[in-house]
Amino acid sequence: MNVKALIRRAKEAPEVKAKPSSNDSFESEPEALGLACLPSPAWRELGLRSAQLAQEWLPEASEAAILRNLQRRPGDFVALRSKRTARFGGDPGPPFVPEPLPDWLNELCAAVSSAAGLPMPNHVLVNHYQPGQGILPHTDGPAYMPWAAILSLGSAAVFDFWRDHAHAASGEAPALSLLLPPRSLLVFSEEAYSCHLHGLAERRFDRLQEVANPPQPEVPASWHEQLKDGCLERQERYSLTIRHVPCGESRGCDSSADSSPPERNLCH
Ligand SMILES: O=C(O)CCC(=O)C(=O)O
Ligand SMILES: [Fe+2]
Repeated sequence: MNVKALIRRAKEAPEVKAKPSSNDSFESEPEALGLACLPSPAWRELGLRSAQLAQEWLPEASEAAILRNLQRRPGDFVALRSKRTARFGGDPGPPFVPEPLPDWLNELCAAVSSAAGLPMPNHVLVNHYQPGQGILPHTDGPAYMPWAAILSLGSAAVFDFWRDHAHAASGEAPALSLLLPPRSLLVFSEEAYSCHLHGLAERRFDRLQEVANPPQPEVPASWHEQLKDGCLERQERYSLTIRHVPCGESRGCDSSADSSPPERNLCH
C-alpha cells in the first residue's frame, strides 16, 4: 500500500484513545513546586557584567517535581536535531500569541521574579538534552525583554558566552565559560543578553579547568562518578529558559501590560 493510501486509511479509522494503565502518570494533576518561601539567593557575578549565577537555588524536591511535571506531558515536546523542546506561554511572534502558563510554571516564574528582581516572566522554553547534545552560539533576540533566566535541572553543563559571531566562529576560547550545576539559576541581561552570543558545545565532557566558577572548595561527592581527569561527564539535562515577551499594542496583544524594552545601543 502506498503512503497516500495509508494516510487515507488512518483518517477513516475510528479514533482510539489509549487508556492509561493505573501506574501511568499521564492523567495525574501536575504538582505544585513548594517555592513560596525561598531564601534570598547568593548571586555571584562571574566575569561578565550583567550575568549572575545563583548555585543551589532550587530545592531538590522542587527539581524532582518539575521533572515529573514535564515527564507527564511528553506530547508538549518537539524533537529537534540536537535536543527536544517544549514551549509554554505561546508563540513569541511577532505577533505574540500569548497562552496562559500552567500554575506550576507561574509559581516558578514568580519565584524567579522575586529572586532576581525581574518583572513577572510570561514565557518558558524547556530544552531537553541528552549527553553530548548542545545549542549553537546564538542570541535570544528582540522578541523578549533583554534578559533571560536559565534554570538547569538534572545535570551540570558548561555554558559559554562569545563576544560576537566572528568570535564564536574563530575557534578561540569563549569570552566566559560558566559551569551551570543542576538547580542553579543563571540570569543575564543588557550587554550579556544583547551583545554576546551564548551556547553549549555539543560534547559529552566539560573541562572544569576552563570555567570561571570551578566547584569550591571541591567537586561535590555526588559528582565523583562523572569526574574523569578533570572533566565532568554530562548527564541528561533539562533547562528552563524563562523570559518575558513584551505585550505592547504594536505586538497585537494587551497594551496594559506593555513593557517593551527601551531602544538602547549597549554594544561597543
Ligand atoms: O540550555 C541552556 O542552558 C541554554 C538554552 C538557551 O540558550 C535558550 O533556550 O535560548
Ligand atoms: Fe538562548
